[in-house]
Amino acid sequence: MLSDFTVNKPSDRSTRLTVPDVVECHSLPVDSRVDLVDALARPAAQQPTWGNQERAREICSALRDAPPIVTVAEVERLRRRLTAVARGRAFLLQGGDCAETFADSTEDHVRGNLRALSRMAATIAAAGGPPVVRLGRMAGQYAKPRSSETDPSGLPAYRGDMINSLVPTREAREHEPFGMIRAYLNAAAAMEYVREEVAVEPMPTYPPLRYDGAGPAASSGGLHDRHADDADLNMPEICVSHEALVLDYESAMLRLAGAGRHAKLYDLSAHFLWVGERTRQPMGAHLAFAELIANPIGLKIGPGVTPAAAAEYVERLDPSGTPGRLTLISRMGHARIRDVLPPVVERVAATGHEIVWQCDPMHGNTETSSNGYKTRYFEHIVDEVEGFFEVHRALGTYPGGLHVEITGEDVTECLGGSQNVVEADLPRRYRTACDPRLNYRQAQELASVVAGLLARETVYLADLSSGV
Ligand SMILES: O=C[C@H](O)[C@H](O)COP(=O)(O)O
Ligand SMILES: C=C(OP(=O)(O)O)C(=O)O
Repeated sequence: MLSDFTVNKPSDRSTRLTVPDVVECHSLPVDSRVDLVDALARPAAQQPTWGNQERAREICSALRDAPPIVTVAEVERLRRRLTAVARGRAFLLQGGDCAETFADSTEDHVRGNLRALSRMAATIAAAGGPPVVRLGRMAGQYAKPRSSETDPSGLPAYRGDMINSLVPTREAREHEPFGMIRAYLNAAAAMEYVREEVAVEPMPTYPPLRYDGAGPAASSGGLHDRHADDADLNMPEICVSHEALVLDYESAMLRLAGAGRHAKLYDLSAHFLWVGERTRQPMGAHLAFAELIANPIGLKIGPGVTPAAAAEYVERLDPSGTPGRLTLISRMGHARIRDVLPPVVERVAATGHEIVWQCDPMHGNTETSSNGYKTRYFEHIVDEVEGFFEVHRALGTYPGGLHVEITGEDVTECLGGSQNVVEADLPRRYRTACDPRLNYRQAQELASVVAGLLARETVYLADLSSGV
């Protein structure tokens, strides 16, 4: 029972759970059990080292019996929407905090982020773009991979509220398994709130914002090839996603659905899970875990990925050729995308798999300001998005999505945009727990840029299909 747990002081033991600890209690069929044991036995990067392993074991056991955060029916609806995205009939907009915190697990904050995302979607749709599939980076984004084990003061790095605390003391930075319970409860509450909000305000129709004169292009209405099975696109629903990072937590959220040969394993901590740039080692546990689950999944690919490696990921993560099963999230950096992405896209296209191509223009464009803040320039973010569209236009592939770190608040974390946030503004409202997010205004300006690019894209795709 979840209510049995309270925060404990960590003991001196320090390791992640053993494979039998994790797999035990799952009443899985033999095949799935063997696969899960094999996946979790592989080396896993970026894992917590729980101070109190006995407690971590008890917590995972309780989570295995807890109600899931999302339902299989919701996951399957998202999968069908992503089929439409993979086939160029919809656009995937994914966004939210870099790192959600328990302190910000408030009605105001979740509503603000939801509205920022929905308004971006409305800006794109209202400008004649395709239907937009909204996917929150929320209700579970509580764990972070880090570049360094320690922060600049020498303390263990903050790894997200699921693992430790931002408070800069050695004790607060211990890895505390109770964070998994808090993450579960906060995610469940946020997900419930998302469902209620969407029911109340299905699809806000805000007028599009204009940015620097590069406003949305004229409507190309009627150009989309709408299929009967795209019906799910019109259903007001926002699904949620996070990085599948902490394998103790993610494997505790596995649930088996269906019977016999049709049984499938879902990770019901979120609708969509992704594997990060730092944990995509081909022989590693994260990739093997992603292979096992039936959810639609994402994979971050940075500038170090080779075309052959990208094709291999696609064959492994989409073995049955299910359109939309896999989203490749490129995060190359604005200066490199035009060189690095084309051979990757060409090689993947040659596999024939119908994947979603999504652009994360945030993670390849992080830098440190002269006054010491981790930041990103809005113009670099825009440039990477433009490069992404250029590459796909040149190759005849569909630039299907955008993945961004945003908030509904008026923070000063990224530089530039029409508010002209400058370095001296950064200390004023720098609130992120990890990476800098676009504020509400910057997010809408980016949506306006994307709307303009997409409107041209849909005309282009229509020209292709009509043989013009
Ligand atoms: O969000 C992504 C990563 O967790 C983040 O960029 C890592 O940041 P760091 O390089 O400061 O550890
Ligand atoms: C860690 C993240 O990104 P990446 O794996 O691309 O660095 C993230 O999106 O939170």
